[in-house]
Amino acid sequence: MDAVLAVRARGITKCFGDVVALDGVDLDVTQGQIHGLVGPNGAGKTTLLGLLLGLAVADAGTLEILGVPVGRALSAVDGVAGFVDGPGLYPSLTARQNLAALVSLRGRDAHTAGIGEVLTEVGLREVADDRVRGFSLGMRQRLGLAAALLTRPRLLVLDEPSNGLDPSGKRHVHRVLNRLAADGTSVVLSSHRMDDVEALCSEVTILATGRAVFSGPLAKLAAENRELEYRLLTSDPTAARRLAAEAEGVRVVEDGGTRYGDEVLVVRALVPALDRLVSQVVRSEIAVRELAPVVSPLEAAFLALTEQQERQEQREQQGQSEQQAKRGQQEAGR
Ligand SMILES: Nc1ncnc2c1ncn2[C@@H]1O[C@H](COP(=O)(O)OP(=O)(O)OP(=O)(O)O)[C@@H](O)[C@H]1O
Repeated sequence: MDAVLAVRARGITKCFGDVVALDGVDLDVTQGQIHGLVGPNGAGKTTLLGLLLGLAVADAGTLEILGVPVGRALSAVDGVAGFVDGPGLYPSLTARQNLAALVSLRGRDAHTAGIGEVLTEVGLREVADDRVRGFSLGMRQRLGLAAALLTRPRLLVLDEPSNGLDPSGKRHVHRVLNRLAADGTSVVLSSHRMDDVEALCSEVTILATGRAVFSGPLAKLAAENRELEYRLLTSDPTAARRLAAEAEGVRVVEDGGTRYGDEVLVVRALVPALDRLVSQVVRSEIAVRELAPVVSPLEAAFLALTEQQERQEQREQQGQSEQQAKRGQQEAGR
């Protein structure tokens, strides 16, 4: 149902000289969806967000934002707001003056929200008349969000919005984003915090060296995932351990006890094998008190990806060193 897509990107490619920052990326973001972009450093997240904000244009591919095809000229589509690489703020002005400056730059129209209203919304009302110079990173992030909210965007694009936020600031920002999404605003955000992405986003795109290696609902990622480690707390740890050791497709993680204490059993398994083990434990009249993945499916996918990338880089480095050594030998032999 393309009509409701806030973002429709197909085969987006963006290069900076020899560096391929994005390599044929597809992205669909529906109306009212909070979509997370995750990936290791240099994966292309900021580049993609910059394209959505009209700060750069793609070299190839098609991009539609809020139903508007994005051309080759640098310009933001109406109804889009946000920031990449931190919000641009004037340190010598107060929070309120910063927002007033933005309003006078853009011109007030019927859609502009009130300055006091957005400052309250992001929890900065008390410090509205303090200079931004003295603001913490988390306060600047919140002011950046307030600046984006001024235009009542239909697509909000945020690069690492939780950077520097303490737990209460984070809760506050999550509430704001959830409320916006409930009202129909689409949000695309990048984050290195998997817990944040899991708490906020219904869909996620995982980027690795410019390619989208997964895009879809978090639940699908969990279902597709490889074996995960699970912590299992039962009423009889010794018997549960014995059952786990005998169960097909289940491996007892031997250093689990070191991490969590002997009461907790850590097993590694795919979901069907885990299900069989839990059923067996319960049939043996052992109560299951707690069952949780040691790391979430998203974090596991992210870690696996990072490890894969590191192995690839090691192989490439090794290949280069071998070639250099070969060339050295050839030159010495001449
Ligand atoms: N303006 C630019 N000029 C040259 N190279 C760039 C530019 N912007 C990005 N790159 C390169 O493009 C690739 C993707 O960068 P990008 O900043 O989009 O990644 P990222 O996923 O946001 O990384 P991080 O998590 O570190 O912020 C990197 O190799 C980066 O060095």
